[in-house]
Amino acid sequence: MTSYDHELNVALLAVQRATLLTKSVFHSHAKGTLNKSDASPVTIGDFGAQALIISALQHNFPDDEIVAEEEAKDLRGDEGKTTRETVWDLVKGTKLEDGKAEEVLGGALKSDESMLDIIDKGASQGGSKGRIWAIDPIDGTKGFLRGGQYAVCLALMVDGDVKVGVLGCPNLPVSDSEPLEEGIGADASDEEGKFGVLFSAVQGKGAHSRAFSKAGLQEAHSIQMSPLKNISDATFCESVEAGHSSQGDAAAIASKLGITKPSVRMDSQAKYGSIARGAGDLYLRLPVRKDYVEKIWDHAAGDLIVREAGGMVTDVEGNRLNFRLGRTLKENKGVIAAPKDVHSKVIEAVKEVLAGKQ
Ligand SMILES: Nc1ncnc2c1ncn2[C@@H]1O[C@H](COP(=O)(O)OS(=O)(=O)O)[C@@H](OP(=O)(O)O)[C@H]1O
Ligand SMILES: [Mg+2]
Ligand SMILES: [Mg+2]
Ligand SMILES: [Mg+2]
Repeated sequence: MTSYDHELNVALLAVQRATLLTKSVFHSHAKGTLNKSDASPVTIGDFGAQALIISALQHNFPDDEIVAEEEAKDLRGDEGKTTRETVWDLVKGTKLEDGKAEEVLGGALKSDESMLDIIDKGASQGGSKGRIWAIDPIDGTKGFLRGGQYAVCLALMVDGDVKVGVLGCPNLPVSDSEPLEEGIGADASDEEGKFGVLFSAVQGKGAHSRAFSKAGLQEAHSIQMSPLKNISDATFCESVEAGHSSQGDAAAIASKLGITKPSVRMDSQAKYGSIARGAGDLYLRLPVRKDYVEKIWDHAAGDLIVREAGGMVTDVEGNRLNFRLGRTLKENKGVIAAPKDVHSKVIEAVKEVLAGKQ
């Protein structure tokens, strides 16, 4: 049986280095925000983080395929020149303060031209065969721009099954026992040792968290979802953006379950990490538009981390997320994540509320 120790080590270090880049964008640069064709934002931080992660994966696993969110199109040609130069300066200038860790990642990229080609190595169509990495260089880009939560996300799938998942959440508290809160603001995130956490999981080996570091990896702690005696005591989290998840439906579901605590709205896969460590209990993501298909990079790492921490993750029908169908989760609508023993109860409430809307 493959241990995935090397894959996990590379994934953790690659996410840690890319997270460092996003933090420096937050503090010292204009974000260089562009609007993509679907009107969603992308920043120099997204491009830079994607370049650094892919470069580390190619160095270690040259034959693996990569499905990544961003493409270099907008950085090519004369029009993209200024943005390209800024991204290149960032990528060149971001190193972990640990020579051995940098060596594992293969060190610096060669040139700005090669950086563009590296970003575009994330164009795999995905599928059900072989080793495929899924990258979301910044998940919750809107949260990132607001100073709220965001996550750098990386997962390895083998024959369509998620085997390794890593989330870098620079604005979440290090402590697993801290109560669940929304965005904390970028200044607080720099209080040394208090903020910044990496979540990880390997299939069959449990889920872990560790403090983010600018150097090598910190010590890991095992994490579990919190035992929930009464579903009515649950805290649930949902998207900040009302356009990404129906907050009205979530409130109706919560009320059916007797939940009285207000929801915690939090950007990105930080929601998966938070419930996996017991800082919240449920994650409800309820479709707003019939035609939206979820992307695999928005869920692959979080799905494994929650399941390895004792949770169950499905769509609103109660079906497992299917990562085998390409770049999107085209057979799933929405996401419901909950501790294993209460998950079916939550799905019942979800079905009742959604059926009432038809
Ligand atoms: N209409 C719609 N429905 C559902 N999801 C959508 C939709 N539009 C975008 N997205 C994706 O949502 C990702 C952001 O994650 P969250 O929704 O958890 O965060 S947020 O609270 O809404 O910011 C976000 O990921 P990033 O683009 O990486 O930020 C998108 O992939
Ligand atoms: Mg995006
Ligand atoms: Mg995303
Ligand atoms: Mg993204």
